[in-house]
Order: sequence, then structure tokens, then C-alpha cells
Amino acid sequence: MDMSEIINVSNVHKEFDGKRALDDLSFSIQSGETFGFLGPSGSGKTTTIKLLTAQEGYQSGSIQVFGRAVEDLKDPKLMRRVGVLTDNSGLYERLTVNANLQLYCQLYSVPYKRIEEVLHEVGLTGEESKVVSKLSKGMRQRVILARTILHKPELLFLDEPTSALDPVSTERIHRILRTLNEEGTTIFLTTHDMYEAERICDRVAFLNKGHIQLQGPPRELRVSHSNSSITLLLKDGREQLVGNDHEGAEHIREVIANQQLASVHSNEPSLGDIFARVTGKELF
Ligand SMILES: Nc1ncnc2c1ncn2[C@@H]1O[C@H](COP(=O)(O)OP(=O)(O)OP(=O)(O)O)[C@@H](O)[C@H]1O
Repeated sequence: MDMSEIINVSNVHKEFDGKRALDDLSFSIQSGETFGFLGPSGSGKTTTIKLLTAQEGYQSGSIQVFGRAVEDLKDPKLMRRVGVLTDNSGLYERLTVNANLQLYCQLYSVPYKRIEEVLHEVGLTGEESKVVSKLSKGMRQRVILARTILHKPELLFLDEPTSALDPVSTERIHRILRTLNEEGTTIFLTTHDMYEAERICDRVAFLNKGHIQLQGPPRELRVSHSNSSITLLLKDGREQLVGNDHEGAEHIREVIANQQLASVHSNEPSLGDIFARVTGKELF
């Protein structure tokens, strides 16, 4: 196994009461990567996180995290290297931000002075004495994120970290995640937001009915699924579609020579288009 490989999943099958949830799942994640798991509701994203954090077993295949069998994460010493944010990462509503974080400091034996630092990281400096029930949804999610990274985990699992957040809060979370990633944190996240995947993931996998149908860096996927057409916008407002070939080049040359060209766009599909094409499904 490659030294820099943090997660390795090989041919994993998972069933619930005889019903298949994950089918021949294989992928690996390198240290320092942000890896996005994309799929519609029920495709197996949450189940995958549960398997990768040893909260659920599986029928066959193998999973290694930090080069060890995933079951070893039951050892708190190893689990300390991991941070998990899921749907049911609740907060104590009637306690302050500070009190909520103090409880986790106690749980993880982290000194209270880390709270100020982590609040700064998530852009909540000065909000520590607010009661959680008075916070906006976006702020609350940032408190949950603060709690998730309180013990400085090197590997983060985030289950739909921005679902149901407004665009400004989503952007804030993205910025925080990018900074964490630049500082060396490896991130595994699930999402059904293609835009999110394109913005923050180094690589993505498309999950459909428990099976990975395609994986790779977003940019490469878009280029390899491009239909190679180019759109020209002319100064008179007309749009023209030309091929990415000799004939197209001749046409573009002519348009430029005649000083008619306003702009050029290559027509790469979005990740959403590619997902729909390979799975025959929309993400929602
Ligand atoms: N504890 C369980 N018992 C039985 N079936 C389960 C259990 N957990 C998940 N499943 C089933 O496994 C499949 C995958 O569910 P999972 O929650 O992983 O999907 P998901 O991609 O995370 O969906 P969502 O985006 O809605 O959270 C679904 O068919 C679900 O009904």
C-alpha cells in the first residue's frame, strides 16, 4: 500500500437484511486530498461513511484507514485522528457555543484555550457566549464544524456539510474546508451538490445504487465527456456552434479576421450533465 494512501476500499459489499446497499465498492484516497462522493438520495453515501468510520460492518471486501484495518478505529487513540460530521451531529440547544465546545474539550482532553483558536478558524470569533438556539442555521453548522475539528483530526468525514444552507453560508464553509485542506487535512465529503464538488474536490466518485459508476478529477471528467463543440458569440449578438476541428478553426479564423467575434466558449458539460449521462438519473 502506498505510504500516502489514507483510505483504501477494495471490492466492498454491504447488505441490510439481505438488501444490497453497497455493491463492489473500490476507491482510494491519498493524504491531502479532498474526495467527493456524489450521489442521489439513497445511493449509499451515508452508509459508506459509517463503514469508513467503523460504525457499521460489511459482508465482504476490505477497508483500510491509515494503513490499518478499519475495525482498528474502535481504538480511541486511532479514532482521535478522525473527525466526523453527520446529519445527527447535534448541539446542546440551551447551552452557549462556548459551553458546547468545552464539553468536547473534556471528551477529547483538549485544553480550553483551543476554543478561541477554533472559533477563529470557522469565523465565529466573539460569538462564544451566544446560546445555540439563537444562532442562524449557517452559524450553527460552523459551530458543528468547529467541534468536528477541535481535536485537530488529520482526516475529516463530512456528510452533506452544506445541505440546506444558504449560498453565503455554503461559501463560508467551502472557504473553511479549503483552508483546512491547504493545511494538510484529508477530506472525504458526500454531497448531491455538483457545484460544491467542482469547487472543492480534487477527485469525485459518482455513486448510483451503491455502485461507483465513474471517478476522477472534476476537470478531467468534464474534458473527457466534452462533446468538443465551441460556441462563438458574435458582435451582432448571434451565437454560432462550431466543431473543435479543422473546419471549426477555419470558421473561427474567418470570424476573427472579419472583426465579428465577441467571445468564445468551449462547451464542457457540467458534472451534473455527466452524472445524468452515465447514470440516466438526475441528482435529485
Ligand atoms: N440501518 C439500515 N437498515 C436498513 N437499510 C438501511 C440502513 N441504512 C441504510 N439503509 C438503506 O441503504 C441504502 C443506502 O442508504 P444511505 O443512507 O447510505 O444513502 P444516502 O446516499 O446517504 O442517502 P441520503 O442522501 O438520503 O442520506 C438505502 O436503500 C437505505 O434504505
